[in-house]
Amino acid sequence: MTQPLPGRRIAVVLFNLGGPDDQASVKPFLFNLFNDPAIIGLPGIVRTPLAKLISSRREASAQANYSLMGGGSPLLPGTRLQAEALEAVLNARLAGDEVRVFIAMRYWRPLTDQTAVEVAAFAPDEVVLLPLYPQFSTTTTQSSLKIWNETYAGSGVSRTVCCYPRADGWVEAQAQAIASKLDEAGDGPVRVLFSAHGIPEKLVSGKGDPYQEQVETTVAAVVAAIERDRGPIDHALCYQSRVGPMKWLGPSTPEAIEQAGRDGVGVVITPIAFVSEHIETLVELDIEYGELAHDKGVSPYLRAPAVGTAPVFIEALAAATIDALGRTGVAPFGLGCQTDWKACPCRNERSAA
Ligand SMILES: C=CC1=C(C)c2cc3[nH]c(cc4nc(cc5[nH]c(cc1n2)c(C)c5CCC(=O)O)C(CCC(=O)O)=C4C)c(C)c3C=C
Ligand SMILES: [Fe+2]
Ligand SMILES: [Fe+2]
Repeated sequence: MTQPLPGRRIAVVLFNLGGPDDQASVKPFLFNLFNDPAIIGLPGIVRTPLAKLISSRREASAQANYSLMGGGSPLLPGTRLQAEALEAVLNARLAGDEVRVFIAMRYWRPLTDQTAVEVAAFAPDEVVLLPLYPQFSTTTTQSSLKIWNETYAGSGVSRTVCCYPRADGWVEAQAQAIASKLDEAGDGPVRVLFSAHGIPEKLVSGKGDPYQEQVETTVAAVVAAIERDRGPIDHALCYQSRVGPMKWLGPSTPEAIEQAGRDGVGVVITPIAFVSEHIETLVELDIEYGELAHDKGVSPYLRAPAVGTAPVFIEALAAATIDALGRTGVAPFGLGCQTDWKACPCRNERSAA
C-alpha cells in the first residue's frame, strides 16, 4: 500500500512598510526609514547623520499625526487581519499542506530580520515572498526583498511575487469600493481621484523605477472595470505624501483637489497604491485633504476605503501565491525582479496585452 505523501510546509511572507506602535517609537521608525539607501541614496557616512537630523525634526509633527489615530499606526493590526484571512484561504486551497503566513515590516516591528528567524524556525519546504505593494518600486518592494535576502538563512525554495498591478481581485476590490462611493455621491458631477504615494521623479527618470508605469497600469484596469458597469467616468491620477525638497511625481493630490474645485466637481478619492488603512489614508486623505476640499468648495468629498480584507483581494493574494508555488526551478518572475526587474514578465505584461 502506498503511503500518502507528507504535506509541504509553506511559509508566505507578507512585506509592508511598518509603522510606529506608540509615540515613543515614532522617531526610531522615522530614523530607520530615512537611513534606508533606497530612500536616501547617499553613502552611509552622510545618510546616517542626515537620517538622525530628519527624524528629530519630523518627530513632533509626525507624533501629532499618529496621535490622531490613537498614538500609533494601525498598519500592523490591519496587516494581521490580512495575514489571517490569507492563511485560512490558502490552507483550504492547499489541503494536505501546512501554510503559515508571516509579516515582515521594513522600518518597524516585526522587523524583517526577526521574521526571517521565525520563518527559519518553521523549517519550510517552500517560501513565497509576497509584498503588500501591488506596484513594484525600488523604494518599497526592492528594499524589503534586499533585507530579506540578506537576513534569511533558513530552508526552502524561495519564490517571489514581485507585483500585481492589474491582478483581477485587486482591480475588482478597488472598482467595488469606488463604485459604492460613486453611488453615495449621487447625481452631480464627480471626479474619481486615484491617489498614489509619490516618489522622487529622479527615481523614475534616472533609475527607471517601474512604479509610475505600474500605478498607471492599475488605474487603467480599475477605470475599465468601473466603466464596464457604469459607462464613462471623470478621473485623474495624482500623487500624495511628498517629503523633502526634491521634485516628486505629479500632479500632487492637493493640486488635483484644487483643480476639482476650479472645475466645480465633487471628488471620490481612492488610495491606489495602499492595501490597508494607515496614516496616509486616515490622516492625510481624510483629515488634511478633507479640509482642503472643504476650503476649495469641493463637495461631496468621499474617500473609498483601502481594500483590506475584501474577499476578492485576499483571493488575488492567494492566487498569486499558488501561481508562484507552481513555478519550477529558479523562478524568472521573482528572481528577475530582485536582480534585474527590468527583465521581469510583469513589465512586459502591458505591452503584450
Ligand atoms: C506605495 C507605497 C509607498 C511608497 C512608494 C513610499 C515611498 C516613500 N515614503 C517616504 C516617506 C515616508 N513614508 C511614510 C509613511 C508611509 N509610507 C508608506 C508607503 C509608501 N512609501 C506607508 C504605508 C506609510 C505609513 C506607515 C504607517 O505609519 O502606518 C512616512 C511616515 C509618515 C510621515 O511622517 O509622513 C514617511 C516619512 C519616502 C521618502 C518615499 C520615497 C522615496
Ligand atoms: Fe512612504
Ligand atoms: Fe516583476
